[in-house]
Amino acid sequence: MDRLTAETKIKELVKRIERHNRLYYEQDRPEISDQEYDQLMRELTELENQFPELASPDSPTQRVGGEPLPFFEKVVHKTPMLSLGNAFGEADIRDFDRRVRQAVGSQAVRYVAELKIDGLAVSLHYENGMFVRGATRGDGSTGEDITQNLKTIRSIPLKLTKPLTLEVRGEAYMPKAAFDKLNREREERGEALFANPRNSAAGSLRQLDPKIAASRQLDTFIYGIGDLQGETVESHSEGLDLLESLGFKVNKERRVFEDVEELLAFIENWTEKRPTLPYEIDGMVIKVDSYSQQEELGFTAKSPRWAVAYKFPAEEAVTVLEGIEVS
Ligand SMILES: NC(=O)c1c(N)nc(OC2CCCC2)nc1O[C@@H]1CCC[C@@H]1O
Repeated sequence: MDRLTAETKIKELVKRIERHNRLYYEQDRPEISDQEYDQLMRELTELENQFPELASPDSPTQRVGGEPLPFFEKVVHKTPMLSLGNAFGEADIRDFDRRVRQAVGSQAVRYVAELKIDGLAVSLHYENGMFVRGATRGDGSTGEDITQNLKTIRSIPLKLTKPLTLEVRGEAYMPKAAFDKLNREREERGEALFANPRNSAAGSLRQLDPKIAASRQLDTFIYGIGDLQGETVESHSEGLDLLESLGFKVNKERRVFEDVEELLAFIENWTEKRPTLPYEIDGMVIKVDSYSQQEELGFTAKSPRWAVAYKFPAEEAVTVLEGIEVS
């Protein structure tokens, strides 16, 4: 086959495969069988192997994972990935609110409240809109390069809607249904079970063989900007809207509050509704919305003074001894 024909065939295959991906992953209504889909992917892979210069970095074949790595390279984050101070109850939230208002004086304060996703923190680096590198949080300054594994997560865009250079942070997680399915399969194979979705997401992403991550139905929620070139945003909520418009998956349950009473009611509401979510959360993250106020507030040694993690009370630990429930 000549190059020109191959180029046309590759473009046509990519369009067909991306359409079937949307039908399968976003609308849950596939039109072709897995075998037919695999055949399309085999054809595209063969053409890309024959004409490597025609294989684009955001090709659907990037999602299946290549050869296992001997080890993970280290990555120094452009800006440190911070941890969060904790709040364990209403009084702690009111203290946080008081400290913020003291620091910013008479200015109005807006908070963004987000679900605190219980997964593995990751940093994603894009150059001119293309996904080039992804890493674990590590110690906050240096993480491990797990780009090959992150490319297999379909909610991570390989190409943004705009050719921006930026670094974003988010949580990679395993949905509860995927976790239950994985443990059922491991039990049938007599393998050790994962303790919780967080451990299974972390375990999956720290495999040297990307085909393992590709098989684990991982997902992401992006929650912050580490570095942004070529665009300016004035607040965290505006930043999240920009991230969503660029193609990232941003959690929809975020809300902006000006009144701490309404914020507390929102936290109370999610404390109760938590079991209804299809993914695990271990609390809420409350952030001052205005970037200029974040700057005024600054950081302690390891976490921002403009954000706090509200931790849900530990769920009732119930042990069942021979069928008698004791808690
Ligand atoms: N797990 C989360 O859902 C989450 C979130 N929604 N938002 C942030 O904001 C960062 C940026 C400012 C300091 C922490 N961090 C989150 O998780 C982090 C990862 C590492 C420590 C926290 O758990």
